[in-house]
Amino acid sequence: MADLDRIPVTLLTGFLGAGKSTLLSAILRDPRFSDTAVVVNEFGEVGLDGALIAHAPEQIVETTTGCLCCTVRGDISATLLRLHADMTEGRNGGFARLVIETTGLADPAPPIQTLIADPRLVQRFALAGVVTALDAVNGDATLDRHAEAVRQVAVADRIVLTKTDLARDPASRRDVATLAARAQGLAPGAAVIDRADPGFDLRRLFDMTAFDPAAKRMDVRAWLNAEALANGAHDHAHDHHHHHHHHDVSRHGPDIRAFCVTLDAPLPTMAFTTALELLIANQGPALLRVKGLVCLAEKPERPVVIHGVQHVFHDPMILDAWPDDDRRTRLVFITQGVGRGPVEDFLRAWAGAGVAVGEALA
Ligand SMILES: Nc1nc2c(ncn2[C@@H]2O[C@H](COP(=O)(O)OP(=O)(O)OP(=O)(O)O)[C@@H](O)[C@H]2O)c(=O)[nH]1
Repeated sequence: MADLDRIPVTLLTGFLGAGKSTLLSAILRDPRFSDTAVVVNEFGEVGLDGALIAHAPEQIVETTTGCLCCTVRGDISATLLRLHADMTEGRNGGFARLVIETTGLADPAPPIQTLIADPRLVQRFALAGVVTALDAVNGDATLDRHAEAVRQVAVADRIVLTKTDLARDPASRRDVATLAARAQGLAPGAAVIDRADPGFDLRRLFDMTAFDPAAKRMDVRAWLNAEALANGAHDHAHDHHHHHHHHDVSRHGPDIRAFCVTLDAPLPTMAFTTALELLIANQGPALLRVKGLVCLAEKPERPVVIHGVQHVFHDPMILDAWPDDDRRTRLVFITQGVGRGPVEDFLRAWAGAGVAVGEALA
């Protein structure tokens, strides 16, 4: 099939909270890329991204659920084939390109291997390139600690340094330059682009034509090859329907967990912010990522989106309306070394106390 007929695919990766969804939202808002379909891979139980990525009703934003560690191959193939069939049979408005956002802990090798080797996909889609978001605030520490983050950078064709707007003083600027050099060392062929650069242009994320494993560093080629060899065995190890599968624990630490805490009653702002601050002070590095939609008692009709990335809490964002019918507070946690129990008990205790105080004062 001529390349012209194949839909270019961009794989968007980057560690937890690096700014992948923020970039995706910018792409979907930009009229030059409005004909972009998006597939977001979320952690099984705890999807929120689909609800948080703003897009026009005619734009295609699909979420697939994968496990925490890996993008489940079968799921990606099935979703892409279905989108393509829907397009050719006129069930969706069509799309000129596709972006797949991986989970922040994903090893990028499995989805790359799927996209370049699954014969049914290769007929219809062409992997154009890999874009990796790298957080200028947390990036260095993340690369030190998480092998997945190193792989995500090493495989990139474009590395977008995000949050550089937060690095204003000279020392932070130097740190950004050092991080950029480190990223370039990991991916010598990649273009390193600063998100906050006035000349930043989203077109740079799409001006690639074909992902080329041969152009990557030798170790990258080696693990892409290893992935190809492991392919069959890996697929058999997964049992998607029953959600148990054997993890290859080398892909991520076995002590990483994702869970969602849901709180029914609207929360007084003070009680909520204090609870969150105390949780961060206590659990610190164990909280890799916290994100959520919060129903505050003072403004229950306008949910607040919160984002914590390691020790950094980003400015909360107030939405005009709830994205769906569920009006409860939903907090997604990705943790290392701490389970659901203590986090949930702590939050429930605070939420309960806050609501009781609110009622007593009313
Ligand atoms: N100041 C600033 N904040 C950013 C930038 N990019 C992302 N953020 C913030 O960082 C937080 C996380 O961003 P997301 O886009 O949700 O990150 P993500 O990589 O999709 O997160 P996961 O899907 O959980 O891995 C949000 O609060 C964003 O507003 C940036 O360039 N500058």
